[in-house]
Amino acid sequence: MRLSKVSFRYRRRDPLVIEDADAQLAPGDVIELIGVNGAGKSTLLRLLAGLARPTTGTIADRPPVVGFAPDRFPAAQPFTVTAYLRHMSRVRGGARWEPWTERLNMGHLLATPLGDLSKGSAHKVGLAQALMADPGLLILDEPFAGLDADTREALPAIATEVAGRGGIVIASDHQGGLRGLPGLRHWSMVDGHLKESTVAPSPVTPAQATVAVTLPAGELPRFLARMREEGFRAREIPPQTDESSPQTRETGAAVQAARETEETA
Ligand SMILES: Nc1ncnc2c1ncn2[C@@H]1O[C@H](COP(=O)(O)OP(=O)(O)OP(=O)(O)O)[C@@H](O)[C@H]1O
Repeated sequence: MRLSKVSFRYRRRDPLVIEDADAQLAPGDVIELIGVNGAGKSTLLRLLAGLARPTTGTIADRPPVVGFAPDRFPAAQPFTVTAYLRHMSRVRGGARWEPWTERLNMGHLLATPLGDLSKGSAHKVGLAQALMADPGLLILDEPFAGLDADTREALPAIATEVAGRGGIVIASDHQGGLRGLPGLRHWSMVDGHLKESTVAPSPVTPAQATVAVTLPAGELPRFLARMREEGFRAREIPPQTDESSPQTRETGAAVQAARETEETA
């Protein structure tokens, strides 16, 4: 697959989001794409997937089967997970989705309406639909964001398998989740320009923020579980000893509003 002088703007007279991108992708490549927020990573991935057309330039020899897992899975659809995956399977000529729901630990989610899924769970549905048809080009937009630890650990192996049977895998990933894969290619978007480096650049660490949430103590386990499932670092703050403080009757929880990478508090 080849990108030749690909440029893209969303609207006439808008500035170019991507400018003169040139690249070659070969069967078996696994590529990580990094860049600061707004650098154009998602836009480039959508162009690679064929979901948007270059304003100028060309993309040639795209593999016929493309699997695309967007960063925000469109969950506002009136289906359960099973109904949605069955539908996608029919669209994809009867592709088998069951092995993927098993591998991605989704058994408990199958009867859940898409709209009721947490972000991390919705993300898994996006991954399952992208993987089910054995894509020759697998595109993952921030695949590690919000995923539970088991699935995060499974993803590099899945990428290796897709590449091992001749597929191309490209993932935008500021967490360095694919680091360690032999032969990993490193792309970065910088000011609209696509660059490739032979050594791994430092992962982009987003600014961190910490918030305190006060809630009835009985709801704490569910709240913490949900926050962790979504990939945030969350922990209980012991109640203050000051008798007059409302926190003596309720429980404070701190949520670090940054996706966790390796630790679960
Ligand atoms: N649908 C759209 N219409 C107009 N401008 C858009 C649209 N989508 C993205 N942009 C703009 O294009 C630029 C690149 O956005 P893009 O989402 O590709 O960046 P990104 O690197 O994926 O960012 P992030 O890491 O925050 O997801 C940004 O300035 C963004 O505001």
